[in-house]
Amino acid sequence: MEQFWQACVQRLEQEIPPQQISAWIRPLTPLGFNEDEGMLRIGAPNRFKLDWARSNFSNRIESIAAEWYQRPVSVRFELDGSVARPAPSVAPPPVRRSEPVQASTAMAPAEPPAMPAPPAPPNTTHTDANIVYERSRLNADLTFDNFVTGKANQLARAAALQVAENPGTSYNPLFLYGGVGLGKTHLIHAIGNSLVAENINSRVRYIHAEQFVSDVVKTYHRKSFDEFKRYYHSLDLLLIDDIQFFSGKDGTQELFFYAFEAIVQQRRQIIITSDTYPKELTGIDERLISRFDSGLTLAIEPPELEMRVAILIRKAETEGVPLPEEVAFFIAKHLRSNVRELEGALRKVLAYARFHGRSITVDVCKEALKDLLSVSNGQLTVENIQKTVADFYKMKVADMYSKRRPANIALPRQIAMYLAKELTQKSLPEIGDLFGGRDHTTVLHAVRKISEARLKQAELNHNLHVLEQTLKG
Ligand SMILES: Nc1ncnc2c1ncn2[C@@H]1O[C@H](COP(=O)(O)OP(=O)(O)OP(=O)(O)O)[C@@H](O)[C@H]1O
Repeated sequence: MEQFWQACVQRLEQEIPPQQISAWIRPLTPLGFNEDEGMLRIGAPNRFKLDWARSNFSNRIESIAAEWYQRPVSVRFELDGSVARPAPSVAPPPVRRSEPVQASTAMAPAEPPAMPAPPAPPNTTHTDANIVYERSRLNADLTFDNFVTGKANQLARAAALQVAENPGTSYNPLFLYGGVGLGKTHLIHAIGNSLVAENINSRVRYIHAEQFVSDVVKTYHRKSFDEFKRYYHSLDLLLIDDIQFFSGKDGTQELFFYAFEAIVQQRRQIIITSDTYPKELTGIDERLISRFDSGLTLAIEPPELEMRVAILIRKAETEGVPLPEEVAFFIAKHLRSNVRELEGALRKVLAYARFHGRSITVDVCKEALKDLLSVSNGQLTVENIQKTVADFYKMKVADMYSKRRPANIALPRQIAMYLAKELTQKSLPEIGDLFGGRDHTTVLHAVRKISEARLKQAELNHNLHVLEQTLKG
């Protein structure tokens, strides 16, 4: 057991930053391995570390153990005997959803976070963990450990890890952008969770931009500017999601600007997500846009096939269900646009199989996803067309919905609109919406222009063939 544990720690050292090893792995102790049950018992010095280790490292430790013992292994974390005390069963920290919290329940400046956090007692308790999650609004389930990496997000993840290790000093702000359901929110929660794991007293706050707007409205209403300032200006890490919601909200932008300046000047960290890159944001003050651009801006792209498969297998594993590879491939091949869509499809398949008492096969999958697959008509989505055309013409996916009009962007965008009309069931207005809210006449113009041009231009026609083949798979 000791030998296994040493080998396991060595493996983890190659994968996890040193700070995380000393904060989370070193305090764990191997307690025993039950041969009959294939159960590995690991001790943690307190409940906070126990919860953390369980939600962040159990999968990884289980797979290292399975390799070592040459059999499936499950890990059980227990309070280490030396500090154990009678306690109720361990529930995971409360799950904070990424959606904005209702305005009426979450007026940040009026809440305890405005006060400096008390120092943590030597043995941090489960209640402390609860308080941390309450006040930071972090979702403890969204971690680096369960964030699957692929080409589409590797840069963003690397930057996020870097920022988690050196907040306030590496990239400030870190600005992550990309389409819906691609993991932006997940990644910024992972940074927050990692910081809190490092230091339970860190003042971290996750907030959706809409919620921030509502905080500002209340601040104006109550004239509680000092309180607002005391809270936001003193955060160690501010995670602000979907900043495009600030568009046209001048009062919000003004207060945010001062908070931004204060946090960055004190070398604390700001992380922002958006559906597009800074220069493309509309209705946002120029000085804010230039601030957003002054750190590091990175895109998260739609996941490629292998990554989609890995995500499905991983998500099924967390549900405790082994997903046959051919089923994962089937789903991944047919649903290509984003991770949220994949999760939804997987949930459907698992529920369908459970309900009908059947094992998970490609046939079951076809039945369970019948509606989804027929709606997507050959499984092509506009998002997928946008991504494929953007890759082909080496431009940013975000420019598919942007207002920019240089020819090297406008033509591929028109090509994508044309393909969307040709290859999906979407109407012109629907396609317009998916291209950044454009009018249906713009789409019609693009469709006509490209149909005519391909008859006359051999190169364009060839490129369209290549794109059509790629998309139809
Ligand atoms: N690389 C990934 N590995 C594992 N899960 C992922 C990954 N990317 C996204 N997810 C999951 O997909 C779902 C959607 O992700 P998330 O909410 O972070 O997307 P988003 O980019 O913030 O989208 P939106 O702009 O709509 O808020 C979440 O459940 C998230 O955990």
